[in-house]
Amino acid sequence: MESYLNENFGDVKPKNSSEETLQRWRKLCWIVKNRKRRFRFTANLSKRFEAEAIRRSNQEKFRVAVLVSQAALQFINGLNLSSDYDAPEDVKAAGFQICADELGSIVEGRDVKKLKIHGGVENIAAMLSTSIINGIPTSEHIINERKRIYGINKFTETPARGFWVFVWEALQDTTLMILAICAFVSLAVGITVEGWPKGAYDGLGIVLSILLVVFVTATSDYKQSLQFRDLDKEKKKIMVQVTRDGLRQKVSIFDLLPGDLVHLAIGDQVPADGLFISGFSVLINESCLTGECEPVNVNAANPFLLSGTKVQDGSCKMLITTVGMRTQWGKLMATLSEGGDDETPLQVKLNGVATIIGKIGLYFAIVTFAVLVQGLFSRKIQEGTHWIWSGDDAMEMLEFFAIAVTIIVVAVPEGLPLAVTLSLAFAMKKMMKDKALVRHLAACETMGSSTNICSDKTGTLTSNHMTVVKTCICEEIKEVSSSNKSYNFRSAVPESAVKILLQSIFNNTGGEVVNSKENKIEILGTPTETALLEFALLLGGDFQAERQASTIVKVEPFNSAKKRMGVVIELPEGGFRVHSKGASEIILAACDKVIDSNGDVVPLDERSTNHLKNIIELFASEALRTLCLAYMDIGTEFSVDSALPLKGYTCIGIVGIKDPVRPGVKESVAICRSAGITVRMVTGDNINTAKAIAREIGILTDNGIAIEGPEFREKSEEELHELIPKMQVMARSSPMDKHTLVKHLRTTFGEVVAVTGDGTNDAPALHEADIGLAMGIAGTEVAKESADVIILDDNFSTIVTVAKWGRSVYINIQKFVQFQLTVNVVALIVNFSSACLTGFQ
Ligand SMILES: Nc1ncnc2c1ncn2[C@@H]1O[C@H](COP(=O)(O)OP(=O)(O)OP(=O)(O)O)[C@@H](O)[C@H]1O
Ligand SMILES: [Ca+2]
Repeated sequence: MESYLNENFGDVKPKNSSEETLQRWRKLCWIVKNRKRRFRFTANLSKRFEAEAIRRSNQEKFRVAVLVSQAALQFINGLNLSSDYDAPEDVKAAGFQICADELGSIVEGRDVKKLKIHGGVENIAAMLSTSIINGIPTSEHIINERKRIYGINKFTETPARGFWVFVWEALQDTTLMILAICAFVSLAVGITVEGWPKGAYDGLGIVLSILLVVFVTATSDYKQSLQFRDLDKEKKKIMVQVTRDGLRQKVSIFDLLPGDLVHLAIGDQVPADGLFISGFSVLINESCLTGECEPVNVNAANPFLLSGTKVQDGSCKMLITTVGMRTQWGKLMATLSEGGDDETPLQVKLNGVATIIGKIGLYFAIVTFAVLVQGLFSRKIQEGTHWIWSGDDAMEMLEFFAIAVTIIVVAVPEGLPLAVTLSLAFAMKKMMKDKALVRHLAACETMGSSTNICSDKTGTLTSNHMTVVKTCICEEIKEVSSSNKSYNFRSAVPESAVKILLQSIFNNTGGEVVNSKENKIEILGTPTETALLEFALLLGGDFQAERQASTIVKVEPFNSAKKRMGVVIELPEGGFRVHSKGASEIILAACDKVIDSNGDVVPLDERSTNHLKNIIELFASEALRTLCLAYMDIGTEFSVDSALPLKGYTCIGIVGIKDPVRPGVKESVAICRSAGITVRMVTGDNINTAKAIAREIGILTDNGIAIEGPEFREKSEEELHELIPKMQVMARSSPMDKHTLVKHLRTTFGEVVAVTGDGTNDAPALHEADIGLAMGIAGTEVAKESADVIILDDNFSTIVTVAKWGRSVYINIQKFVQFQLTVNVVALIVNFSSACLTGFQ
């Protein structure tokens, strides 16, 4: 049986199985009493086909639109275009100058010409009565008008199916239908031959059992469907940063309206169709909409942002123009709204078992029927009445038939595959309570057998509450704490150095200091950025003033591959300056000057280089994340298209950021170890920082190895084979290193690997892993989408809980299979032998 299963049902993987495989195995399960029920909660393959077709047509449509636009652009350049567009009356009455269809056609058609006719992004914002600085006003009346004219950002979903639909579906079961016919005939014949009520007993018995089966089935299916709906809703909860009334706030994507200003950063999903206002190095991945992997550059020349696409790099501000079902994404989502999941390997195997037993049952049923009929015949031949057939004989034949059908009913374990779904769904619900959102059913199953966890450090093992605790500015180490007031710090550091430090922190940042709704100062951005901004505010810096003093001309946002970010600013006194910050070794290596204790810029000699390197090491060994800040004046010539210089910087200083270990992580790591799960740390941070933390929580042991990404990359296959089992920490890793490690663990070592991650850079590893775990709070949309489970509280301990539930699912299913098979086999034997015995009388 095992080999048969492996041969026919073995190639369905927990993740990323091909459509063909899925289709093939579904065809293999031909003994299916009720198809709808057996394949409930599994993906609707034909819907996926439809979605794929939409994607292909999108790709073609967008390609044509771009070509047409380009051609048109050449044509219109230089021409003075005037608009003869006039908005419908109701739109005008509501205070807007453009209707939803017109907006849709601009963005979706990538119609540069129309955009130009309407006076560009700014004018469109005005027509939508919004401002590209302050966003829409939030008075209730205006919001409601907006909703009325342009619709809301929700997709039509198939309405929830009621209980009676499930009853109807449960009734459409081949065997139940045959039984129903039997019941009917039995009732009719019984009552005519034996009269009411004696003749009706048999028939009523059958009817009763049919009803019982139908209602039990329908109830459990109905409850499941409600649960899946709830989970689905949970999955779709996404918040985005918008500016309304001049204030930054977080808004659910469902509440977005045309005219809203949305701030997007790397890893975000574009929440609705719209236009680019401002931003830098924006690369958009449109593959979910078009299937095309190559990312597109979005900028003022190509300002179209389409709903559902992902920000692969950079950050920007966008103006929402089209929402909900008017977008292509809305149409795609509506197609897939009743998607369901791929089958899990266990489900597939159990379907296989069910099919085999079904075949055996069918065989037995036929034999039983044959034996019984033969018995009747031989009896009649003995009596010599084989030419005379009475109603009684027909009744007897019918009874034989019912027995045969009963054998199929008891023998085919239709509940078996469904039991997997039910117990997985149960585990899913429990996990949800424990702060783990399971995106794919199969994940619960896989997590139970995982033997390795590759965890990132920041946010998972540590608390992600970062604060600058130590600095080394002007070659002097200083402790920072909120009680240690700014003048204390500032008195010890030359004013010129503080000035440039503040300029660097406030300009060279992915974060922002904004006024929130309650008119409080709020710091936005990643925890690292927030820590730096907080530090600068503590020093008495003023974000807005600093931003107004100089103009930012170019930004190279942070990403994990480069491990640095940079900006070019135009100074108030003229000339350009580059600010760069990032992983301290990398930035320090790019410096050849340093600000000394007098505030003067001096060349970086060997002594000071070593001094700074020691400081980095010192900070790192105290488990601090270190960042180096540097700047460079580049004269008066700078073009936006040229890249930032890589070398020749002046080091401003080094900051040490504390990110304490999460409580309970140490215990969880110990639990994993005792359960036979190896935990590894894969981080982008400095090796010494990583080692210090790994040691603290018990990941790094005395004979374990810690290695840096660049070194790991150089290793040959054999060396890796030696190294990987002992490797416990990988620091300064690039996204690809993580992916390579996971791949090796899975293929060479045959391990079942769970990977945690939060950034866009983790997506490849999350996808490659047997089970990807993304962080719910710190995680980007891209990471979440590639993951199988979302850890809602970002806590490593929750991962252990997931593993526990995974294991219990396995045990539950095992027990159920044992029980079910025993019941089936016994029922089969009893039914068959009793039938034969009575038949041979
Ligand atoms: N916003 C930023 N600007 C400049 N440099 C940064 C920024 N954020 C992090 N860094 C630097 O880049 C390094 C690596 O960051 P990366 O994002 O790759 O790792 P991480 O995801 O934070 O760590 P982990 O993998 O443990 O979660 C950090 O150690 C830090 O020195
Ligand atoms: Ca990370």
